[in-house]
Amino acid sequence: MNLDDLLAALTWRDLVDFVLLFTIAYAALRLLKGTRALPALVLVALLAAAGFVARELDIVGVGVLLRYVLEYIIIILIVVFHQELRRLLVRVGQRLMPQSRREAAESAVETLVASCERLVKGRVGALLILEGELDVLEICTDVGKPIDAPLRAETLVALTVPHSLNTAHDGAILIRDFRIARAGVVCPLSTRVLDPRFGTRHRGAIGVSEDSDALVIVLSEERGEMRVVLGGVISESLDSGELEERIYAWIDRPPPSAGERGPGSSASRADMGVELVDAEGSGARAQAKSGASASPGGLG
Ligand SMILES: Nc1ncnc2c1ncn2[C@@H]1O[C@H](COP(=O)(O)OP(=O)(O)OP(=O)(O)O)[C@@H](O)[C@H]1O
Repeated sequence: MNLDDLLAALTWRDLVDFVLLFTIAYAALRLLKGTRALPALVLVALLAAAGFVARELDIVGVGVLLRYVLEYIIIILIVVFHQELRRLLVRVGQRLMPQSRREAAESAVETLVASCERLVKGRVGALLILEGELDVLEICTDVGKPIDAPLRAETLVALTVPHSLNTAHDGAILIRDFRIARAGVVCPLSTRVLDPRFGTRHRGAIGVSEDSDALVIVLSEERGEMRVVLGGVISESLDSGELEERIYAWIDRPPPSAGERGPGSSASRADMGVELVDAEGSGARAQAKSGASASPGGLG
């Protein structure tokens, strides 16, 4: 059959079929971009293609083997990537219902700001990681303990108050899809030269944000200050209104462009009011967009 015959045999159903398959594959790849599930999906696609070729060429043994491998691999992938699948479904739901996403975001921001105010007033230090598109656990030294609870001020306070019986208070709290996902997460420490006012909590906040697109809220126990860190840049001390603004700016950031990995793009950093200017050989200099100075996360 030549190309002309093939085109002549095409019906409108084939076209609809092709367009739908293409759209589904494109949407799935966009949603999985930057997650650890994508390489696994590519592997499955390659195995499926190899199985198809083996069957077409009548290579029976390999064809049967690949069929069995694929059957089991799909079950294994569902178990291994159940978190990613859950997030994928949540995101699809949020994209289909922007209004419900907005309401969830507003309620989450209100809870976060109220919790931070309470903690700072009580001089309780905390590190809250708001996960973006990239899986921060891949870069954390210790993934902590699973919590999987709704975002509530009472829960956040209970998890952060230092007490010998509260084993989760040491480390960071991971907030994923507006839920408390984990506690006791240990962030990678930034290796940059930092202002001596900042100890390991702030170093961890900067470290985790250097290699992810997460927004990190850091509450200082010592000074009772609230700051945010994005793309390795730590803000100045914020009041509640400013904290709220920064979180909204981060939530409303544009999606990362193709191939972009790691810290929030310059666009998203600018959106939250902080931009990063590389200084010659001396790390980075941070400035608040509004003119207020951001603390130099990487200044030596
Ligand atoms: N890498 C890390 N990841 C997550 N949490 C951390 C990390 N390092 C330290 N912490 C948390 O920070 C707490 C206090 O650390 P430290 O006093 O050195 O930080 P700091 O930056 O000076 O903060 P603060 O101003 O609140 O004292 C630790 O008890 C621990 O709960």
